[in-house]
Amino acid sequence: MLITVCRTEHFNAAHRLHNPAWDDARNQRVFGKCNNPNFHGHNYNLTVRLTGEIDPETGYVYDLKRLSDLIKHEVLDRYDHRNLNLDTEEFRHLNPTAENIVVVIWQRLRPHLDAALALSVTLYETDRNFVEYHG
Ligand SMILES: Nc1nc2c(c(=O)[nH]1)N=C([C@H](O)[C@H](O)COP(=O)(O)OP(=O)(O)OP(=O)(O)O)CN2
Ligand SMILES: [Zn+2]
Repeated sequence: MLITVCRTEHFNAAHRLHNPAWDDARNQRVFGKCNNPNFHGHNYNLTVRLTGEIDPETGYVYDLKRLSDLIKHEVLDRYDHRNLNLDTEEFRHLNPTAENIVVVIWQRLRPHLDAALALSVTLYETDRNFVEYHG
């Protein structure tokens, strides 16, 4: 019997969507206001889901306190109140779109979790824009 346990967190971060291989006009055409050279911010909401069997001894699929601590260490401590383009190595040369951010977060979490657990991550960039990555 497979059960999914979920933890939601949030962080605030600034970013700019930009492709350095393109000229300003093309960047503006493709990314619009998200290409603002002075950056802009989002209140990101993040849901991490782990799917697996219930451990008969603990009754847990995964301790949600441990999951909270893992997300804090791997995601919030790195990205909360940061400028993703300027303050992080990951996005110095990778456009910090919601798609790229959710993949980076998934890749940061995956090595810390037992292979028997399926991991999926949902990232809300705004109330209406969100992306999902299941690995
Ligand atoms: N495929 C993607 N498209 C867009 C991304 C993205 O990461 N992946 N990002 C953006 C902007 O960064 C930002 O999310 C746009 O915000 P906004 O247009 O203000 O969206 P809202 O939901 O807040 O506002 P609406 O009025 O509902 O559009 C753009 N595209
Ligand atoms: Zn944005």
